Amino acid sequence: MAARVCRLHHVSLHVSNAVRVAGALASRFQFVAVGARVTARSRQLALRKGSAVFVVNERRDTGVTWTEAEENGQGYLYDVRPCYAVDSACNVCFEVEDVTESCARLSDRGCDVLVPPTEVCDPDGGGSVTYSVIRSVVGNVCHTLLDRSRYQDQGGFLPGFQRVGDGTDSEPDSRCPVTHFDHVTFACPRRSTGEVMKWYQENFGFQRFFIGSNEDVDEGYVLNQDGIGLRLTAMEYWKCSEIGLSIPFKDSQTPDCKFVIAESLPEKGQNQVDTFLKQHRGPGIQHIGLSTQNIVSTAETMAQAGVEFFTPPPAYYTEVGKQQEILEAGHHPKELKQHGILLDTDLRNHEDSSTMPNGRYLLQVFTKPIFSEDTFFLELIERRGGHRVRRGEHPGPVEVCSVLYGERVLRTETGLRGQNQAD
Ligand SMILES: O=C(O)C(=O)Cc1ccc(O)cc1
Repeated sequence: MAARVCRLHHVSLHVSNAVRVAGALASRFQFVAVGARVTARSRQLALRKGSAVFVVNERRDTGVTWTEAEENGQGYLYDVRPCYAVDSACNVCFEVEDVTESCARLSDRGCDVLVPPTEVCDPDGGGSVTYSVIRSVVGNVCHTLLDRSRYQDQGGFLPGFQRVGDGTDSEPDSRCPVTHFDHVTFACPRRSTGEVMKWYQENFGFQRFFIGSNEDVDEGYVLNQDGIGLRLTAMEYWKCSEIGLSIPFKDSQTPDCKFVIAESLPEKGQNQVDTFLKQHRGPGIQHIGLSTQNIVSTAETMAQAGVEFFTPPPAYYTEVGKQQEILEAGHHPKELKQHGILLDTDLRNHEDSSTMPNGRYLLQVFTKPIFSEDTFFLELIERRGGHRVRRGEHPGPVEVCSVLYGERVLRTETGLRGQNQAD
């Protein structure tokens, strides 16, 4: 039986300079520092924006040798020391109802338990949390499982972290309304998607999420043209009710952060997934989508603060079909162009591509890599028009290619559909 994931709690980055990376998240991406834990061995800094939380971890080189216990978990609270050669986003922490039971189930299923269930008490009497750490099937990725139902959060992070600031990151930030993590994308080697899907389905109960209406069950969503060769396969899970973790109110459950598996297709030349695998020295988390309620003002604010975004070729915004789509969606091509924002409508579900079918579309813009290697980056994403959707209804990550893979790619939805059918 799978362990039931309730929601994503935070994502951990392991870096050589935590102050620099946390500083960039704060000053450029407008995250707010909420907690810190500094010991002789490690520095751990937690930053939040909406419900999106990053923990930036650094092994401190203070000449102190780590004991085996520290290497295996105690050195980093809520995590393990990943022993990785380059900076990496490598732990997605999930809240679960019962860490001990989840861990036992996963262990029975043959998963590697890196940290057994461990309780951390709040010295200030706020209760306690329990966590354990499991190794994922993807590269250096781990999952911390966390039960914080016995912890009275006073606006800080988790027990063991000092509160930073006054915890008032909840103030609405109208210029930069990032609300949560939208998706986590893994870069994986060719033909490994099946194994990764299976692992998450069997161990965490994830379900397949179809990106496009014409997506093949086995092949995934294939982008195979003009030098782009990408296979995307997405998975989702259902978030527990906000009212109480253990209440299985189906109607009140909503999909939480999605997971996308990206692999490159053979003979298409080096693309971003290949670059990631090489520079990261193996599979892992390639990017994370931050959901915003206003991508234009978020991108503008972040750009002014120093975030660098990829920009598509200028012709993207003047191509007749795309220009019309942008206008129909109520945006200005000039404004989207200014920030490198892409528009992806849901047209491929409809025969008549001259109209916006159901008003559902997404806007996205990608940052340049945030570590010194060409590896991990962030994405801003704004979903418009209706709820997050089920099979075949999701506006897929299509336009991404023109930004990420070169100047030539300006194709129509029809072209994409034809291409997919040809596959
Ligand atoms: O569009 C998205 O957000 C995706 O997750 C798809 C994707 C996958 C791999 C890339 O190198 C770029 C984009």
